[in-house]
Amino acid sequence: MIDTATALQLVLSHGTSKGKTMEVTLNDALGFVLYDDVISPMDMPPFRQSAMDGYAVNANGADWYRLVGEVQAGAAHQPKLATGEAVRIFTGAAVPDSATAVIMQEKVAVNGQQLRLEIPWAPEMNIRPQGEQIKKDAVAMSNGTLIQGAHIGFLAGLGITKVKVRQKPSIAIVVTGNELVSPGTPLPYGKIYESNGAMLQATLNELGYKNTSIVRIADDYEDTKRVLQETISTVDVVVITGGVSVGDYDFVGKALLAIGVEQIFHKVKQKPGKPLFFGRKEGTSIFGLPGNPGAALNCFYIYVYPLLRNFQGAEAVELPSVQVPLLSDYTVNGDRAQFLKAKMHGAGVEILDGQSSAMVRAFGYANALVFLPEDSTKINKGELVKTILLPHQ
Ligand SMILES: Nc1nc2c(c(=O)[nH]1)N[C@H]1C(S)=C(S)[C@@H](COP(=O)(O)OP(=O)(O)OC[C@H]3O[C@@H](n4cnc5c(N)ncnc54)[C@H](O)[C@@H]3O)O[C@H]1N2
Ligand code: MOO
Repeated sequence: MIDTATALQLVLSHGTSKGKTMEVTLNDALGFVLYDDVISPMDMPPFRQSAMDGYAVNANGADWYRLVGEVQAGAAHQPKLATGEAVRIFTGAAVPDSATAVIMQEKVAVNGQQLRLEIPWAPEMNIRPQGEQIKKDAVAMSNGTLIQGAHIGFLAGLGITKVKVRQKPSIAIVVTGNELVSPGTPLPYGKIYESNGAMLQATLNELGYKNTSIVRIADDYEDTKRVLQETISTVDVVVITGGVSVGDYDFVGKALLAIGVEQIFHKVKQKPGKPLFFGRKEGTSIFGLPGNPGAALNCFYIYVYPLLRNFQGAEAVELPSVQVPLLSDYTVNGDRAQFLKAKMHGAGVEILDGQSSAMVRAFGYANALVFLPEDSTKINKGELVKTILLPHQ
């Protein structure tokens, strides 16, 4: 059985397919990854800009100034200030070239056209230099950036309306098992409601992957082969849940091999998610996640998520992790590496109750996964543990 690091490295080294490049409008760019560096078409700010509501002065070291006009935000005029003159100015307005400082209005006394500074002035005080944030022709945002709201705001501020990105993957979620019944219908004895499909589709949606479908297969070998073959030929990534273990009706692994999927690995020394399968066929990546919902979601975050980001050409593909002190002692059960649903608080990280791979409830309270390497035994309160940050915080 391979270890978790090897499994992830194999996923990334074999799952090298990348989305085609395309152009999207900035308004539609959320969740895409930049294909090219974006070069700034302008200085930002585009002109010397007032950072305060107050008075722009051409200072001469005196305490008194003569008020000669006003510059509103958005105004284009450039009053010429002689030494000892001042104009009323507002936050965001262009500072006249002849002004040497802006004094905030709380720090002056105004009497008719006379202005008295109540603080000493300093050159360029309260003036944002032209190009302070970014200069024209500099790289505004680099290739591989996952575009979020802040990026859209920054690029819109540079007047950019379109960006080059890579396509996102199309993804089929395949759920297997004769025991599955759709929520909303009565539940016969021995059956369970199908929940992995909805869970994975919602999680993908949350991460910006909208091009998804859910396919259902019964525990029938011929049917499993036929549906998997058809599905694999139509999407970039197939995420199967269930049927990957050793039971007599666990047909997924066998069916995948029979239809020509190259098995990269099957089984990882980890809990949850031991029976994880990963394979490739004609550019499509195929995951067989365990049917147990907690194990399926865990494997999704640790292995499927990095492959999806890699497909998009993202610079950072794994979920970020930090070293955090454990809030109470934890005794490890078994010798597999563990991913434990956890909650980070200010002072450290707490491992939650309900870690069984069949259970998904704790994921609803978790904002992190604590990773304990294989052969860990007891971890003491206060010890630093690798804590993987889930996207929802
Ligand atoms: N003899 C052994 N048995 C098992 C082993 C083993 O090594 N030897 N491994 C266990 C581990 S660990 C796991 S994890 C599971 C994985 O089994 P499968 O991936 O084959 O999944 P299923 O048996 O089909 O289902 C497991 C569990 O999950 C429920 N399930 C399945 N699909 C859904 C769905 N779409 N929505 C909700 N719940 C679902 C299913 O009813 C089962 O309860 O194997 C162990 N067995
Ligand atoms: O690997 Mo299974 O998910 O431990 O129960």
